[in-house]
Amino acid sequence: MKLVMIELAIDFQSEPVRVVVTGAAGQIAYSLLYMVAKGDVFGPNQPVILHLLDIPPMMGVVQGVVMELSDCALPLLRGVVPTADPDVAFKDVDAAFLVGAMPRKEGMERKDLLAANVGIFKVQGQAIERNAKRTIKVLVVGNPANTNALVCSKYAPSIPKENFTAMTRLDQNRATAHIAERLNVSCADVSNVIIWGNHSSTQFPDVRHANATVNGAKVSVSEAIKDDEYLKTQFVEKIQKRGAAVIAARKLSSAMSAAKAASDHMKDWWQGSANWVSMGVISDGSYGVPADVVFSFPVICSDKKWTIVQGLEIDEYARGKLDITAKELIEEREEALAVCQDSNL
Ligand SMILES: NC(=O)c1ccc[n+]([C@@H]2O[C@H](COP(=O)([O-])OP(=O)(O)OC[C@H]3O[C@@H](n4cnc5c(N)ncnc54)[C@H](O)[C@@H]3O)[C@@H](O)[C@H]2O)c1
Ligand SMILES: O=C(O)C[C@H](O)C(=O)O
Repeated sequence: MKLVMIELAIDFQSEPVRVVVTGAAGQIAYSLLYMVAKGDVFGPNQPVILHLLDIPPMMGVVQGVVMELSDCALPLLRGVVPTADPDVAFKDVDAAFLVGAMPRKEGMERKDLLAANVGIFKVQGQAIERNAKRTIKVLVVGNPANTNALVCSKYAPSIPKENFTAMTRLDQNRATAHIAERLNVSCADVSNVIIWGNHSSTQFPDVRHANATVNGAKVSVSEAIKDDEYLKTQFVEKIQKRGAAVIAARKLSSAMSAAKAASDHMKDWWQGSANWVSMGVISDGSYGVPADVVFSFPVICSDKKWTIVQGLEIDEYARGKLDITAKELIEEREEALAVCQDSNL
């Protein structure tokens, strides 16, 4: 008992980590800030200082969020820095959730947001380059997330490209929950579901290597579901279109589930992942994916680093799916870089 008390006392003396959340007045941030401030992401004994970035007209709303964070009386929250200045927001930060961007409306594809949002990630990449710790871990949530992460990294050339990631964890969580519901088991009983490629309707949700524990026995998902045709068609489409289905129902894009996914992604990166998780990361050419795109791969995280899971079989069906989503990412990259060069931001 005495030993535990000493250990806790040491942990509470840890230096706070500085964490920036952009789009701090928006709907995803409203759920995410609470998760970060109460210890879900960086650990139950790790103090945090939150930097909240939004645009000048939203500073009144941000003040309200600051009041509510204070009123939560969270022991790990050691400071809040609300600002509309990217140089202040990114000063000495250890981790960044880049959420602030326009969400799509019904009938739009996420890439339709490219022209409106890509400039935000250019400016924030430049601010990261000037101000952040070289070890900063960046998670891009704002859409189109993969291409925004690539742009952000290009404008922060002194920071390793591996430190910029895009969120496909929401797709992974959706796919995992869907399989768990179908098998009538807990989400915790389903592992190694993979999302390949872009966070878009070309993504490839892949359960060919996934496992489930059913009635106490670990089996492959395809063995448990016994309907490969369904897993290759309806299931894939359902996950690809889930974001649009939420928008059609809520008239707003997903927020609670997006915040939970952002928390899961950064937690696994920071603290290590037990199983494979999917993250949009800079392609090194693995699985025949072209380099210089941010592509979602299965990864394992440890020591605050991700490593792409190697050696998985890519059959003809999977090859076709990977190639479609890679092609879209190349097209997005070309369009985004042209927008950045044209803009005077
Ligand atoms: N990758 C994913 O899985 C995923 C999931 C859900 C939503 N999203 C995306 O996340 C983004 C945010 O969604 P939301 O629902 O929170 O939107 P929202 O409209 O509720 O909030 C966005 C916030 O960003 C702010 N903002 C705009 N420009 C900014 C800038 N330059 N700097 C800082 N803040 C800025 C806005 O003022 C607003 O407060 C959207 O692009 C949405 O499509 C991604
Ligand atoms: O679908 C959207 O535009 C929002 C988000 O990317 C989602 O997947 O829910």
